[in-house]
Amino acid sequence: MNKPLIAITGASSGIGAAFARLFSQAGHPLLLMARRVDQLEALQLPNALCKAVDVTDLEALQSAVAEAETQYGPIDCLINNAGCMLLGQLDKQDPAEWRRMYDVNVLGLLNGVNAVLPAMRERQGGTIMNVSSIAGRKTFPNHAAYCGTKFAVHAMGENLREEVAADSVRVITIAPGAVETELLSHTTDAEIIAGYEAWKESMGSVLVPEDIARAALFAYQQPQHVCIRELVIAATKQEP
Ligand SMILES: NC(=O)C1=CN([C@@H]2O[C@H](COP(=O)(O)OP(=O)(O)OC[C@H]3O[C@@H](n4cnc5c(N)ncnc54)[C@H](OP(=O)(O)O)[C@@H]3O)[C@@H](O)[C@H]2O)C=CC1
Ligand SMILES: O=CCS(=O)(=O)O
Repeated sequence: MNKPLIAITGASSGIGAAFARLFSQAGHPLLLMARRVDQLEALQLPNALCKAVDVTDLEALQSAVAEAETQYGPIDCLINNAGCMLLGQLDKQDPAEWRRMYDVNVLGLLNGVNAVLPAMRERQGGTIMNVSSIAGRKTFPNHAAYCGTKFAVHAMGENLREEVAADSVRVITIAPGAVETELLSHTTDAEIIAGYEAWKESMGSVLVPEDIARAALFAYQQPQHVCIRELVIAATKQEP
């Protein structure tokens, strides 16, 4: 096997599962992580180590990375994709929902960086792709807490990119618009879900996970001296 190892968090559904399928088709061994390990295994991808990892648990992440690297060699690319979206109005929403989003979308992503970055700097190469959102560049109704997490992903990624550029480590931010996945099902407010569904229907159709995976593979496959810093990808009919 001569293609390097790719690690993906949140690979059990949606965009993460599409990353797993496409990078596998491109011949890479994979470290697939999520809490629902049965769904990782159900992808039935070759040369894929499937580990039950909650990204808020740094030790679990580090241990999965160590096991995968023993089996397949150094991780060349980590895709920090795990995330959740609990839309709500700040005066009504249960604060536990904000905490969960910040724990997973912000601290979980930092845990991923911590688990792979020292070795990438040592090796003078590697790629970290952080999945943010178009909600990390602009605001949307009922998105205040979620937007906060995704603006943080943009800010942390750009700051990190500057810090590790001299070590030839690429940091890429991927910012999708609406994509058809399980993401909306995390939201608990039925009225907000209905409004979001109506917005998607008004566009005819939104993106599918494979649209994001193709763009990510394109960015990864550039030569190491080329860093596509940010990709913002939305349905042509998405106005905001
Ligand atoms: N769909 C969309 O419209 C957009 C999505 N995004 C972003 O894309 C990313 C993927 O979301 P998407 O595919 O849409 O949604 P899904 O709900 O389909 O996927 C979310 C993934 O994150 C994983 N996950 C959630 N919490 C944790 C955790 N604590 N530890 C480990 N894994 C976790 C889930 O796995 P499990 O439950 O098995 O742990 C699942 O694999 C997210 O960061 C999201 O914010 C950005 C813009 C648009
Ligand atoms: O990240 C989610 C997509 S949207 O709600 O910001 O369009």
